[in-house]
Amino acid sequence: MKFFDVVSIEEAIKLTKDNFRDYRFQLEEVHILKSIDRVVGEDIHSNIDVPEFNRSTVDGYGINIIDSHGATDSIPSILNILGQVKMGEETKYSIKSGDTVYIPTGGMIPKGVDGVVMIENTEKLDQDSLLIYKPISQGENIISQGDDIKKNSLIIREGRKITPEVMGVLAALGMEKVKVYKQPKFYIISTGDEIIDIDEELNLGKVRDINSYGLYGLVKKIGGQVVGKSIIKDHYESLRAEVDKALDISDIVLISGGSSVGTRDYTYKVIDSFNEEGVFVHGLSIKPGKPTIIGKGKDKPIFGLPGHPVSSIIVFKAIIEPFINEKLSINTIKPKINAIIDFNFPSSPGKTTYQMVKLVDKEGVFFASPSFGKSGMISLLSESQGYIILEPKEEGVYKGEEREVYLL
Ligand SMILES: Nc1nc2c(c(=O)[nH]1)N[C@H]1C(S)=C(S)[C@@H](COP(=O)(O)OP(=O)(O)OC[C@H]3O[C@@H](n4cnc5c(N)ncnc54)[C@H](O)[C@@H]3O)O[C@H]1N2
Ligand code: MOO
Repeated sequence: MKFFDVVSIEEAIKLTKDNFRDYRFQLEEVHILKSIDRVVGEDIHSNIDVPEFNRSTVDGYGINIIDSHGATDSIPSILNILGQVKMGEETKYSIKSGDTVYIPTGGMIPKGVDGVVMIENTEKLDQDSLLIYKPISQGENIISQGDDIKKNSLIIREGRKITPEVMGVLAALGMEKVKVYKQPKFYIISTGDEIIDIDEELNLGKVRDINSYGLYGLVKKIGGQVVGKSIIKDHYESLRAEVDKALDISDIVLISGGSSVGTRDYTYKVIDSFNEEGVFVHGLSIKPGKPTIIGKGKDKPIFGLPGHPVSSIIVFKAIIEPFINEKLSINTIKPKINAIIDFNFPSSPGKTTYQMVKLVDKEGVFFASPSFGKSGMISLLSESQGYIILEPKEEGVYKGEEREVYLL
């Protein structure tokens, strides 16, 4: 066993990808009303045109547009009213030059109509005659068949998260159910003799379990589910038995704490006891988060995250989230903004540094100042709005520089 044979984030992501090349999440069908935030599991093509027929976008009169040319308030065009289009019914009208038909908003465009004059630009002279006061152009106030969605077009790609807007598209296509990826099942284990749960008495020396709650939130946020959560003492057999059980009922096991090289740090040994592959990463060149372990047990990923709360959350974002995104074909754009740095601060050369920042909006320009604190302090994250990623070759950030800030 090698201690902290550190690799870069990119290498760790690649090694994880390579070790889980054949690892797949299954698909399931869900009703579209239950699909919000789920991830589409296969490309969706439209089997219809939307709209399926040419429709008016206003309440008005369908005309042959040439009949409106030259029409003004003082010299209106006069047209012969044939009747009106009924909503929800196919129209049988067919007009020729000199004719018009009343069409309500959304009504079907009759044959011969190539524009719709808004009702406010017309006046009925009598039951059968209409005055038009304004010229219109070709296709004005008409949405044509397939303008919204074309039949056979690729309308939603695999990996798209279902938003309310996507739900609307699915409804437009008449899809009651949609194939989505099954939610990745996580099991979260916090380790440490000192760790107690939120409902336990906080005697001196004990530490409340922060990590499994922070990680729980992150799992939910990326679309996963937590199938188990526990606190295990620094005891090899107990931790191994818990990981063994966790691997049977989940897709991914997260262990926080015990990932360093102390005498009571059993995470490495436990992960390495599964499968032939065992541990394939021990140590990341990232700050915070160096003592990270990645391994394989029963063909499933096991991530040993550092015990310090900020480190466990940062490593989740840096390694686990991209792994899930890749497996579910999710192509997300990380929410980020540009901000002016208003304070000089150093990085840790040779490591990718995640620097937490506080943001201030000064008349539409964002300014970022570093949040200082240790990775054991959860408030370092909760009081920051984002973070800057400094590359290993950088020495720091200078006041006045413009940087991308990833939002928390
Ligand atoms: N000799 C070395 N020692 C350490 C190194 C190193 O490179 N060489 N790295 C340090 C770094 S960086 C970190 S981060 C920690 C990570 O160590 P572990 O993963 O073994 O974590 P623990 O020792 O179990 O805990 C560290 C710290 O965090 C608290 N903790 C743990 N779990 C939780 C939890 N679920 N909720 C809240 N707080 C938790 C724990 O009580 C400790 O205070 O190693 C350094 N050491
Ligand atoms: O992962 Mo550690 O938090 O760099 O202190």
